Amino acid sequence: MTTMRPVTLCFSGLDPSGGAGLQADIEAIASLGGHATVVCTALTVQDSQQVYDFALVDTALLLAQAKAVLADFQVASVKIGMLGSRAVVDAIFALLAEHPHIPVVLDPVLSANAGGNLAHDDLRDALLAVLPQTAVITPNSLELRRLAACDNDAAAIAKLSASGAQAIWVTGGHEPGDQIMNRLYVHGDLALTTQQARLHGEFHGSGCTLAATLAAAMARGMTLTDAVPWTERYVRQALEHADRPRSTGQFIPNRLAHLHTAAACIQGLYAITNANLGDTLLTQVRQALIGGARIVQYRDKSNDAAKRWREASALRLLCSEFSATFLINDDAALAHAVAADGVHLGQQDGAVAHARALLGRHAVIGVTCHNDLALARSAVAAGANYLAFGAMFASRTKPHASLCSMETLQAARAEFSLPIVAIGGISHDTIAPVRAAGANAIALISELWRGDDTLAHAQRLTQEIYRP
Ligand SMILES: Cc1ncc(COP(=O)(O)OP(=O)(O)O)c(N)n1
Ligand SMILES: Cc1ncsc1CCOP(=O)(O)O
Ligand SMILES: [Mg+2]
Repeated sequence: MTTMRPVTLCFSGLDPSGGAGLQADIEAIASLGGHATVVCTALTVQDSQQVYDFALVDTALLLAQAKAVLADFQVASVKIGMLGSRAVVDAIFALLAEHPHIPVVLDPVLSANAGGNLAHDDLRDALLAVLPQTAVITPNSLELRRLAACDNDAAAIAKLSASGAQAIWVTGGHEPGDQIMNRLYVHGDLALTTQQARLHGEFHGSGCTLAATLAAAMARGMTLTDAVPWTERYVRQALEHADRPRSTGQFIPNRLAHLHTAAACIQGLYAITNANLGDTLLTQVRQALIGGARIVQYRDKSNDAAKRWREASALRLLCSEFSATFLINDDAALAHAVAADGVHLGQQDGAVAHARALLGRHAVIGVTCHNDLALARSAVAAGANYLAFGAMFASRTKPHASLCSMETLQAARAEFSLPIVAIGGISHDTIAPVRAAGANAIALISELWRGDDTLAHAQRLTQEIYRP
């Protein structure tokens, strides 16, 4: 029996900027739980601004690559991006004709978004000839009209459908207006229309990301009408988190952004700093991170604003080094000032809405719910990203904290889909019951920092948290 993830075979060019092409395919497919096998069709010279040049890979060589993969893997879908010339199209589609059961997603790459040609003149006709072998093509509206050599969309859809295209998903990002309309046509008929607000900016590799994601969906056996909204949600998130290397030029999609949502990142060992760490704060937190901590909360009750800013800024950088989530206790303004990932708010620490307005919609906001499901309901309604319950046991750090029962934790698990953090008096030996009651993350202070070897201790605690 094979345990292989769903495999997609990608034919795309290599983009050294990492925004488009093979890198887009690999990041999208892998981060969605698939496996990308990749055949490089061209080496391109481009950056986030434009395409300067390209050289096609020898056709015999790329065919040999594709044959090797097809012979060794159970390829469940094919994604085709930049092909560049008729010779490459003919060779690849002759090979794919030997595998007619594999659905092919064709992104008809003719030129780059930012300008710059990515194909020889003979490509358009060659693509028209292979449309019957595709399951779906994903042109943007400009590519649609160019591919069909028509100046209106309806005529273009009719022409490509008559040429054998079974499904055409036309994206509308190049059309004017605040709203972007995407349309799926099946056998020439409109099957689905979606609409979304336009994001500011130009994106490098959005079309590649979309086609690769659709291919990943098809590799899982999704129908087109299920796969299209699934793909749109993923691409939207990648574009919302896109960044760019300079103030002009295109944004590079962040195709791993969905792995860093609150739901995904609030799990495992949650380290909360202790003022007693003094000058060892950074070295100890580094050790906790190497030992497996995935979340760090800066908790400092002093009024020394300069020290708080200095320490929080240094911790911000340290957590980025480990891709760990960095939160500030109590103080949304400090979280904003040091660009923390979010804030933890107690019942006396200000409203979630206020923190959200300051920190933005991607910030992680956690709320203390003590032993009270009603507080948790209010936190959910206010837009919190995780719920913290405790103290689970008598706490050395906060001896007067009221206790939370295991029953409350279990009831919270049953009622809420948000991640749950357990805190208060938890030790190595009580991690298991707290996890079993439903906590996603275990927040520790005294237990984490008590020894003289934080790294080894954090490793033991992490192991216990993930023990099956
Ligand atoms: C993860 C986590 N859970 C609960 C708390 C407690 O917050 P709060 O009730 O505001 O108490 P202080 O920590 O501010 O004393 C927390 N900090 N982190
Ligand atoms: C901040 C807080 N809130 C409830 S208990 C607690 C302290 C947790 O620290 P420790 O892990 O040392 O009990
Ligand atoms: Mg607080």
